[in-house]
Amino acid sequence: MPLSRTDSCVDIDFTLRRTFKKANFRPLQREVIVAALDGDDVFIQAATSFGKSLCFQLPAVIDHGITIVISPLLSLMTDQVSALRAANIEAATINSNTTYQERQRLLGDLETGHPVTRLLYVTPEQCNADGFRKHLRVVYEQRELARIAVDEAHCISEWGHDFRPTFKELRWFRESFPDVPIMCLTATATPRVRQDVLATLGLTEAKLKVFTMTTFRDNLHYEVRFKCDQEDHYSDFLCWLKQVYKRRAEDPERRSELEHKKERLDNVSGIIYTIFRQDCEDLAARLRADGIGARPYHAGLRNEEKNETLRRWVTNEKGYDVIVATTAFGMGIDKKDVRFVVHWQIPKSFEGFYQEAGRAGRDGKASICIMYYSREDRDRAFNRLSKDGKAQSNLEARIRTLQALIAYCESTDACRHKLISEYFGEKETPHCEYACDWHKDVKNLKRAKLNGLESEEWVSTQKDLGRFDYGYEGYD
Ligand SMILES: Nc1ncnc2c1ncn2[C@@H]1O[C@H](COP(=O)(O)OP(=O)(O)OP(=O)(O)O)[C@@H](O)[C@H]1O
Repeated sequence: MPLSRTDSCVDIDFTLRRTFKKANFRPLQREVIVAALDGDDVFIQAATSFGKSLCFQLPAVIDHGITIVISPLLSLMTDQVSALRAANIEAATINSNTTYQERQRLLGDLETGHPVTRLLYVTPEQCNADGFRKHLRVVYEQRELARIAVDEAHCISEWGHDFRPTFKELRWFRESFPDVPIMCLTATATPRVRQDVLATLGLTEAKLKVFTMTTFRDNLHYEVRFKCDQEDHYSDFLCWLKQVYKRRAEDPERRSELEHKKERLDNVSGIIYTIFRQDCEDLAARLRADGIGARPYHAGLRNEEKNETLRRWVTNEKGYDVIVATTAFGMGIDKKDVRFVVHWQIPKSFEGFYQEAGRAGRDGKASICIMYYSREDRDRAFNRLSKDGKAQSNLEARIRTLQALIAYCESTDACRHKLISEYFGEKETPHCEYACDWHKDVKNLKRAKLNGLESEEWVSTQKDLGRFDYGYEGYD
């Protein structure tokens, strides 16, 4: 039984200002929200930091009933729930960290059939539990199930970089509650992934509105720096960072502006992504020894230590300027002034790269995304893939995305923004204003590649001789 829908656009603007404290909608947010309130299914693909969450949060506040938000990311759920509660919205989460009492309270709320909770964030695993499904049926029968929002919807598709089998089971929602609208959100879906997500969830054209926005972020400057095993690229990075500090200090206008705002000259927030935990520790220690406020962050650290590091980094404390992290870091973190994201080695997928790089410049100000690329790291990435048990279920897709990322790194013939938008199936070429290494100096780019990368022949000889190790343990 569908809910009765509100069609008042006045409500939308009022709620945006009063509850969410935002002055205006960003382009297309209004259209998405109106489609949701009209009861349509919605697929929304938009760049990192576009403001996708508002597209289900605002309808959840206006609509009658409860919105179930499905997300694979615990930190994202916790962050969003805290922000919503701070805005006096009844939001909660049930996940593996929820206490027994809180879980019972929330299930009891559902059992009434008329929950006071407006947004309930859960994992896909939770949605597969019989008990939870039974509670949702009660809510549905009372016509109080307003909407299902599936965040990171690319996880549904075996063609996605982050396929999670439990997401496939979400088809249960359409089968059980055919008239409850579903909203899918992602920043990273190729056309193939999009089709797969829609088909898996059972969303058909009749009631579906698809919003695909460009992946282009004009304030991000993309750059690939070439390296090889023979040389340590640490000094290249350190030199670059020190130059950044120097420029801030030497520009009198900038200096007085920073002093006025009581900002440190060396407070340039950044993230460096590495593959292994040990690399995080070593690199952070090395940077600290060189006077940079760097801290490691990976899944092997105690929760208290991770939370402390995160808190201090978010509040720009001295000594916490640069986070050296594995991919465990950054999901759901909405720090606006991250000025650089560096990939110390090639990551495992194009989408992962785009998403991680996208944590830079969420305030819209110029920020830089640097990828250090070597052919030895490329081969190691393939090797890890072949040994990764989890990757086997969609190995072909994972190989393709890694190949695409390699092509991006090796390319010296096109704008980086163009390469990214093409990967995601966009037809229009983004208007890059010298915001990539190719646009800035193509000759230099070609020269750097020639000088920086080892030849294929050398790499394969070294590989045959077993000269570079293929370490695998200690991810994340
Ligand atoms: N209309 C708006 N006006 C001002 N700020 C907004 C607006 N909509 C969203 N924001 C802010 O933009 C930031 C990013 O929003 P959100 O986290 O929803 O992005 P996202 O699209 O989910 O990005 P990602 O895929 O990177 O997680 C948040 O701080 C949010 O409060």
